[in-house]
This record gives sequence, structure tokens and C-alpha cells, in this order.
Amino acid sequence: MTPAQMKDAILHHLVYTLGKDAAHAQTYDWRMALSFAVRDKIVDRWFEATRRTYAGQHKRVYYLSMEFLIGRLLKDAIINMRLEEAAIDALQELKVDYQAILEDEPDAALGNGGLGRLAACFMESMSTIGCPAMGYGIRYENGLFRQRFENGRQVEEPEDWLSQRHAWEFERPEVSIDIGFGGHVQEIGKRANWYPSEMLIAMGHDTPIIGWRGRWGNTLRLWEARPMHGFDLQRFNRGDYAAAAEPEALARTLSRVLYPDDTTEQGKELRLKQEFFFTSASLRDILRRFESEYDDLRLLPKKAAIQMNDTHPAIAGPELVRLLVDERGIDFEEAVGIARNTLSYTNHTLLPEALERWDEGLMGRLLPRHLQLIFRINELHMKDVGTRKVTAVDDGHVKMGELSFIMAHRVNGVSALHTELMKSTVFKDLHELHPNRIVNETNGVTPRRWLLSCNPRLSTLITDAIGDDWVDDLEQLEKLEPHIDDAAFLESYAAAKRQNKNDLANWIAEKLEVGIDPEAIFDVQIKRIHEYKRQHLNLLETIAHWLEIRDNPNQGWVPRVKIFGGKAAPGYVFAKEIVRLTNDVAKVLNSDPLTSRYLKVVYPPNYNVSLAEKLIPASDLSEQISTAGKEASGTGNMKFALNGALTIGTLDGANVEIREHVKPENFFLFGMTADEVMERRKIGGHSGQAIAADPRLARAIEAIRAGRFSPDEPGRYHGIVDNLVHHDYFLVCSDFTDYWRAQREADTAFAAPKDWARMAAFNTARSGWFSSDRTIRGYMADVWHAEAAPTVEDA
Ligand SMILES: CCc1ccc([C@H](C)CC(=O)N[C@@H]2O[C@H](CO)[C@@H](O)[C@H](O)[C@H]2O)cc1
Repeated sequence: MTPAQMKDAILHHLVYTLGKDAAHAQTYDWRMALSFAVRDKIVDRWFEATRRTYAGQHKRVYYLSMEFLIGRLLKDAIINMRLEEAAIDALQELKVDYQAILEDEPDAALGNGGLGRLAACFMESMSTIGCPAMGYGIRYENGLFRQRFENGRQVEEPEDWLSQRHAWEFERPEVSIDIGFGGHVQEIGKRANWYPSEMLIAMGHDTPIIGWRGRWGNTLRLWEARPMHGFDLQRFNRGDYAAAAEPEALARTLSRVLYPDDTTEQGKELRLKQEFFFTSASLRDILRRFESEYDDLRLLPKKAAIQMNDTHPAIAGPELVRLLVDERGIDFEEAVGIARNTLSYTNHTLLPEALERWDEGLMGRLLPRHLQLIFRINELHMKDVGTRKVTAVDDGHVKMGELSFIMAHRVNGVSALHTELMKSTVFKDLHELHPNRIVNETNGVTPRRWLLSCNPRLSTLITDAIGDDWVDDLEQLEKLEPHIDDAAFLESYAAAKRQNKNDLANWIAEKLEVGIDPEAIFDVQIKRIHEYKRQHLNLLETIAHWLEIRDNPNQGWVPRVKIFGGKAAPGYVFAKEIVRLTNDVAKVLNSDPLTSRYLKVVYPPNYNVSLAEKLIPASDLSEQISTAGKEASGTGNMKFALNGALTIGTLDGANVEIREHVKPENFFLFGMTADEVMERRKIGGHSGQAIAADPRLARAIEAIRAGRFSPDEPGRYHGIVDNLVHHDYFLVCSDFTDYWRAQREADTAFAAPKDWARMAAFNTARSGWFSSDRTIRGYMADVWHAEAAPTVEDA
């Protein structure tokens, strides 16, 4: 597409789709016009991919997820369709600021963190590979809350991203499916009729997900909840306006908002209703499509692979059995077999509080038929394995992890360490009963968004050195290794990072009015706030470092900027305290004339996908400091390594594999291993011992306890201090001394820019394996047994 053609297309949509002339167009109008111009180029390829899937009778992958943390879509579409040049030139001619248009797009924040973002990376990789697939989720009216700070405290505001027109979705009124809840069941012989007492409609909205070079396009279908019966005119005419609107309001509640918890299941009725709503609609849509092509349901596992993204869609097991037995007359045991061979389950966390267990009473009231089937499935499993020691129903709760395991032919973890821990802890008994069911598929990230698009300086350097095949064959980055010995290349590599840091420093100065020195180490911890991720360990080191600088300001300290980013779940009190303490520490340190040129702390609010795309390319040090055994994988760690940030981290999740790939000498390792953690926790008073053994740690904790960061309320952080001194379940104190050692090692390394650049470039060169393309190919081979379809020629 030439710039002229792009210009015409933009102007066409401005006038005929937006109904605006150039003279009166706002940034929003230009963004929409450009979006529609690019979308036009995508739709043809999207349709062609669908046509080929039907024509080739290809097996389809169905990715069921309560979360898709997509972020912005315009730039992703432009990059994948290779239209950036045309867009920039066309807008230049129209005197419209390209960056302003990109920044104007709201993030589609339909997820909490890692799990949701992984789903988004997977969708883009399946399209790039040409794997016929559909993503299914919920079209939340409100995504993850918007975070702002008020006197250092987190305040949540609705993220009503759909208050503006969403350019990247197509409404599908014809795809409307009735969903029921409650009511009663009437058993008739081998099957049953379920008479729900409450009904509503799931209506589909489709978003095309285009892959690299526009070679393939898959669909993300998000369900919106709509009332069976709209507005109640009779009640309205009787002047009972609220009641008239009630059916609509009630129904829409189901897709109103994303639950903002990412590690603690709340057991809320609405959450279970959301899980069933989207899972049932998706399965019905999948069976409708299958039956439009095939008439033997035993073929289903051959033509469909349904992935349950954690236990949130776990009701898929009983629901698929219900649809096969009650609505299609298939024998129960055969139905369970068909369902199991179609379904697979990914576990993303071992945290006990995150494993979903639904109250039997609630399940029975909301989904009476499903509870019956869950009991039968559980009984059949116990019969099949000849023991009752493993059960999916226990002390009045339905355990969704066990149910998912029993109803899946493959169960996978998301890093090598995590998968091993699944086998030795939460799924130990089931693993012994089904030794070949658990496989590992280490996570990955899409290099299109997380390198090519967010770091054009580094990408250009790489392409100049080794060509651009790396974009969809990321392990080609290894070809950079010989270049790492070339001083000129290394200089350009360091220069690219430096310019990214300058840009970030300008942005932080403008947005946060804090001046930071691009010469300093940009030390970054961005992720959800959680005790196991140990942001408070980072804070303790920051405080200890500050106190040490104050002792000897002229000791030639290596300047450092601590950058934090992350949201706390609204109900997670401890996490909110950590947020507040971080802001309070920043206030004190940044205004300390003695130390601020050596140490600054910044905490941009509302960390999301777009902010990550701004921070990661400008980072030198990646904080991956979770208690070993707690972070299932991490994916931010991969994005940082790819963009040449060195990791300071524990042997947890995918850090282990990152260190193997980038080599131990290019990784700042510290802390206990997962086994050592289990041992250490057995020692009573382990934190007290650690504090007694390390005066730096003791001093830092004392500073917090004494109100050094809350002079107007000295006791403000007694909760955090008490937890550290008396509990410290996540062993912050026990890992502190080694963490301090590793941080000082990073200082020393950073003081040698050439060596640092070498280590950084080596991280980039050796991060190719962490592409989500590699991960998806793993799922296709080990889990879905799916093939890529012949893709369309390059855009
Ligand atoms: C029921 C509440 C709830 C909601 C979300 C979750 C997710 C499983 C939490 C999550 O995002 N886990 C993260 O998944 C990433 C992708 O696999 C991993 O890289 C992270 O290590 C893991 O914490 C648990 C519980």
C-alpha cells in the first residue's frame, strides 16, 4: 500500500465512516479513520484464512480464557501488515501526529496480569504460524480498573474502554446463544432435561487477530451479556422506570466488569456465572460449527482442541458432557471420553488461595445438572483408577483443579520448574495415577509487540546485522553472537538503549515531574503487587542503599533509578500497603539533597500493557525476585531479556530457563532455591535470625518502623514490619543479604559499560527460545495435535 493509497483510504473513512472533514477532525477521528483503513486490508486476509480452514477441514484450536490482556491494537495491526511506512508518510502529508494517534487508543485491559497477557500473545502467535484457532472470552464493558494515586494510596476508577467506539470489533447479532441458570432438573432414563429459572443471551463480538506479514488471521470472539427480554414497556408505562430497566441491567451485569483479583479466588456467585456464561456459549458455538461440517461427534477430538486457560473455564468438562448426553443422546461414559480427548488444561499457579473451589450449594443452585454430572464424572474416575483417594468433590466444595485434570487428556505447567512442582505438590496423586498426562510448555512472548513494535531502535540494529527473518523465527537472534565482539555493533547496541532511556526520562519528567538521569541504572520491577513477587524486598534494599549513601555520599556510588509499576487487587490490604510505602519512600528519597543524584524512585500509576511497552526497552535491570517456587513462570522476565535488560533474580519459574539460555555469567542470581525455601520455612524465627545477622536489613526495617517515610503517621507501616519480623512467609529477610550482594555486583558490572553492553547483547541474542511462536508450536505438537494451514502470501 503506497502512502498515497493510505492517505486516500484514511480520508475516505474520515468523511464516509466518521462523517468528519479534515478541517474539523480530532485526534480520535484520525485514529478511527486510520484504524478502518488498516482494518480494510486485514479483513480480506481474515476471510481467506477462514475459507481455507473450512476448505481444508483443518483441526481448530479453541482457546477459552476469562482474560485477554490485549492492550492497544492499531500499531500491532500496522506492524503486522507492514504498513508503518505508508501510515507515517500519509499522516505526515495530512499534518497529523502519528504518535498522538497511537497514544489516543485506550488499552483493551481485559485481564489482570500474566495469564491474560499470555492469552493475547498466544492469539497473535497462532495467527503468525497459521494455526486455525479461535479465542473465546468475555467482552467486559469495564476492563481492569484504572489506578491513580491519592497521597500515595492506590485509588481504583472504572476502565470504561468502550465509552468510545472500538474500531477492532464486529458485532455478530446472529451469534446469539441462550444461557440458563438455576431452576431444576428432570431425569429421564440416561439423560435429563434442565429447566433453568433464569435466562439471558450471549452475543458475540469478533475481533480479527492478524499475524506477521498478514499471512493468517484468526478470530477472537468475546461474549456480551444481553437480556432475553429488553426493556419492560408495561412497567415503564406504569411509571416504574427502574423496574422497567431492571432486566437489562441485571443481564448486562454478567459482562459488566472483570474481577480484579489475580491470585485469590473470591468464590463469588457472579464470578461463577461469568465462568459458565462464556464457557457454555463458547462450547455451543463450537458444536454448532462442528456439526455444520461433520455428523459424527466421535470425530470431535480430531477436529477441535479446546484449551482451558487455568480452571476459570473448568465447567467446560461437565458442560460438554451435558451437551453430548442430554442434548445429543450420547452415552455418558462415551461422552466423557470424547470430552476428555477434546479438552486440555493449563495450570498457571500453585498458590493455594488461587486454586478455585466452588461451594457445592452454590454450584447446585446455579448449575443443578452440572453438579449431578460432576458427581458422576468423579465416581467414574474413581472407578477407572480403582481408588477413591483423589476426588474432585471434597468437604462441600468442587475442586476445579482436580476436575480440570480429570476431564483433560493433557495438563501443562508453564515453566520447567513449575511443571515439576505440579507433579510433586498440588497434582502429586493425580500424576501418579496418570503419569503421562502432565507436560511442560514453557511460556513465551510475541516478538512482534515486545521487540519489533516497542523497540524500533534495537530492531533496526538487529535487522541491519542479520536480516529480518528473526521476527517470526526468533532463535535466529543467535546470529548476533559474532557481532557482539564487534565494538561498533556494541556501541550502537548501547546507544539504542541509551536513546530509549532518554525518551523515558523525558516522559517521566513530563508525566511525574521527576528528573531522572539516563546515565543511571534503570532498575525496573513491573508486575502485579503481591507478597510472593516481593516488591517489599526491593524496597528494603532501596532503603538500605539510601541509608548507606547517606553515610558516605562521596563513595562514588553508581547512580540508580528504581522504577516500580503495578496494581494491587482492591481487596488485598497488604499489597495496598506496599503501594503506599513505595510512594512514601519515593517522596523522601527523591527530595533528599544528599542522595537523590545517586538514587531516585519513580512509580508511574496505572501500569498496563502500553506502559510496559514504554518501560521495557529503556530498562537495564529486570527485577524477578519472587520466592523460589511461587512464580509459575513469569513473562515480563522474557520481555526484559529480549530487550537487553539483565535479570537480577531467583531460581524461580522461567528465570531458571532464562539463565540457562543467556548463560549464568549474564544473569545476577541470588537467593534460596525452591527446596531450600521449603527447608528454611521449617525453622522457627527464620526472619528474626536473618535480621539479627544483617545490620543493613535491621536498619532498613527500623527506618520503616520508626516512620521515617511517614513522619505524619509513624505507625503507618507497623503491619508490614510485624509481618516481616514475625511471619515473613515469603522469606524476604532470609534472602535479603544475598540480594544485596547481587545488587552490588550489578553496580560493579554497570560501571564497566562495554562489559555490560556485551552481557545485555548476549541476553538479546539468547532469548529467541522465549518466543510465544515456539511455545505455540509446542502446544500444537504435544497437546492439540494440530497442524498449521497453508497461509496467505505476504502482505
Ligand atoms: C480466581 C482468581 C485468579 C485469577 C487469575 C489467576 C491467574 C492464574 C494468575 C496469573 O496470572 N498467573 C500467572 O500466569 C502467568 C502466565 O502463565 C505466569 O507467567 C505467572 O507466573 C503466573 O503468576 C489466578 C487466580
